[in-house]
Amino acid sequence: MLTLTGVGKRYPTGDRALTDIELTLPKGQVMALIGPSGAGKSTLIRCVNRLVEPTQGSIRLDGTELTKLSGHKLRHARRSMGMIFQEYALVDRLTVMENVLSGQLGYVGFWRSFLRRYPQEAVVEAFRLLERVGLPHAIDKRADALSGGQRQRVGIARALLQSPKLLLVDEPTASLDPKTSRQIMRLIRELCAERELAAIINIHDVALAQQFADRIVGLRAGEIVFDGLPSELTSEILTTIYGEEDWDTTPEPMDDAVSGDEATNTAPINPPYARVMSSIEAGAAR
Ligand SMILES: Nc1ncnc2c1ncn2[C@@H]1O[C@H](COP(=O)(O)OP(=O)(O)OP(=O)(O)O)[C@@H](O)[C@H]1O
Repeated sequence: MLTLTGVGKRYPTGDRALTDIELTLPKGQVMALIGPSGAGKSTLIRCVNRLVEPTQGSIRLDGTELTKLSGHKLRHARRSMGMIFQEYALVDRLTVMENVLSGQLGYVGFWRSFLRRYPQEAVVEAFRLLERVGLPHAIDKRADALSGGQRQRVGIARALLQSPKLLLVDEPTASLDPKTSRQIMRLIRELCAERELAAIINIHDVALAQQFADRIVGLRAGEIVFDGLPSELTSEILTTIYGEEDWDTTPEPMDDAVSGDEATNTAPINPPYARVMSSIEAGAAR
């Protein structure tokens, strides 16, 4: 469905962000893209929808070479790629429904969307999507009256309104608490299964990636250093991706740790590496 061949990106500053990326993503597959800061995850996602211009290689979506498109054809191709952002990218002063309908911007003309005259079928579909993402009672609320998790649900509904073939998801849970993060990842996964949508999810939380993705790709310094199943992600592979670290260690309580309620409040919560390893050991439970 999506095929990247020899994709490279060098920014005008001289920074080489991607080198010789080879990837094929079949219909319906949820792929998590992990790697340290600066590894090139956002650049890769943005090369696919051409928010960033790749400097080398080919990107084909259902047979269409995306790197060669411009103008109307590029806008048309972008409709088949829904984007979900870390900071939701909603318009605060607009309602939930209006934000979702803005997913139609690539379809309806500028004046029609400016005057907010959306086709009836788009409104009906937006209702249906808001119901599906769990927000049927919030359609008239302003976006700035929503919690982070609710805002992300609106972002997901907006991306789906354009009936994409592919979801490009950039750090969808970065600002969310652990439970809401799981709910959002589960929702994305379910929607991909229901609609046979492929997804590339750029995510820092390895445990979440492991639990909710079909496949994990690890980037390091712009190169793919791991491409496999969540269950294949061992501590050696984590070291290859992120560098040396004792992935099995759970931090000891500090020497001056206090007891009782105070201790509950100050003890380290869910050390990330321990969580990664415990979820690896537990298998990819969904
Ligand atoms: N607009 C830009 N101009 C110049 N260099 C850039 C630009 N955007 C990113 N880079 C560089 O490209 C490399 C990859 O950056 P990118 O943001 O894609 O990494 P990332 O893996 O998404 O990082 P993070 O997890 O911190 O978001 C880095 O070296 C970064 O400094």
